[in-house]
Amino acid sequence: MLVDVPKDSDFSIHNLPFGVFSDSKNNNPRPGVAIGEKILDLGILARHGLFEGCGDFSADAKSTFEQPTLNKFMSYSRKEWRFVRQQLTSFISNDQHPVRLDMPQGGLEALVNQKDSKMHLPCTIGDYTDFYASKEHATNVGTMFRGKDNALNPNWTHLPIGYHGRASSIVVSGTPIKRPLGQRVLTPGSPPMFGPSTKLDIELEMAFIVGKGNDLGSPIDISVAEDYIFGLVLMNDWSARDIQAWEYVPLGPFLGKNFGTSISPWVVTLDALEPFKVDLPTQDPIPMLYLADDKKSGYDINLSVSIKPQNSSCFRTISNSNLKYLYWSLKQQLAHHTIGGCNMRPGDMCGTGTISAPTETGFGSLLELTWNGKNKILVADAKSSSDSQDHYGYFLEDFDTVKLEGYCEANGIRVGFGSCVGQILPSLI
Ligand SMILES: O=C(O)/C=C/C(=O)CC(=O)CC(=O)O
Ligand SMILES: [Ca+2]
Ligand SMILES: [Mg+2]
Repeated sequence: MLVDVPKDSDFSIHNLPFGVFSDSKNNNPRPGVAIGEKILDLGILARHGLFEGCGDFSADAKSTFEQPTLNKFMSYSRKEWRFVRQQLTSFISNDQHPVRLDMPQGGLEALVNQKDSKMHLPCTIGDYTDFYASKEHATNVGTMFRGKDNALNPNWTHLPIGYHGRASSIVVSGTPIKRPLGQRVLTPGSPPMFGPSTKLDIELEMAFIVGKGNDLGSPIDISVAEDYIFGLVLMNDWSARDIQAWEYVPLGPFLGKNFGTSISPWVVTLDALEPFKVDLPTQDPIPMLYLADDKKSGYDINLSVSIKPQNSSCFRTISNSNLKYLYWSLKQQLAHHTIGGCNMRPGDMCGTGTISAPTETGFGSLLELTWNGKNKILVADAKSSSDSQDHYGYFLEDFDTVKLEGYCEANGIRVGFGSCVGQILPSLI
């Protein structure tokens, strides 16, 4: 059987990301793997014996892939994650266009069209943490709020700063986001007023999803931290800057960031990302021993943000960044998170923090792109808008749709994340 994988597909045979989908033939959410414009139904493949020969996992594969989430599969180790990917590659030919699938007997029913499917959250996310690991972002935000000389707090270069986020409001790409209500100060020095956020923003982030967990009191050593990370997704940490600015002292983000966090549906494994590893930025001072990481612990992942206002016919790119700019590695974030003994569980998620590039064309939030509402940015030009004039903006307007995209490319190999999309709906009042 031949499957045409478009040359620019994010889901090449080198990727094989895991997700949870349903379709009109079977509306039960179930695990699958994306290939080109198709999905391989892992439950059906397990029933056809594709995952035999991997110890205890083989006997458990059918029930693992009959679950409505990937948590059970994530709770296995990297050995089993690798085994499943290897089994899939063994029946997918190496000629890229089109790809030949040597389906097991009766396995054709395992092939589903992505366009006929609905994607769900890949796992139950029990806990969610968001880091602040981009030096460029932290410096920009610090400069705006504390001035150039005090931009970075003294702790920033010693440890990956983070806050505990809200897991219940994490949603899969495509879910609309309602503009939040809350307290905010509309003019500096005046009392707070209640109403819809007037500074609704995006944050361009990636997030890693924990696979195997650790026991309470047993930190994850940085040298084995990769074995605990199942994979990565794109993440938009929607942020109400006006609510955040009023509430955040002294305990940090709360309602300004808990009304919705969007993620892309396909989890790209660290194995698929291995060819795209690059050096981390120079870390000065040298991190403490429990944070000492290999230099080559960054990833070259191209990231972009685009916006489509209500009257526009197409998306306009407003930022191009890259995960390689991140100062603290994913491993350092996980080692730090657990060093005091905190236990991580399969499906827990950690956002990287906003990923800003060194130049302003790659800033990861409207807060930075507009320098806190001082400079308008072009969000739709006259050609693409029914308003027949250029449309500039500061923060998000009702019915704006935001799309994050990410991909790696090297030596003719492309591994992508698809997209993370969300549309802003008006507030309740
Ligand atoms: O208080 C500040 O300086 C900023 C806090 C944040 O924006 C928190 C956050 O979401 C971090 C990030 O995305 O990098
Ligand atoms: Ca964030
Ligand atoms: Mg959020």
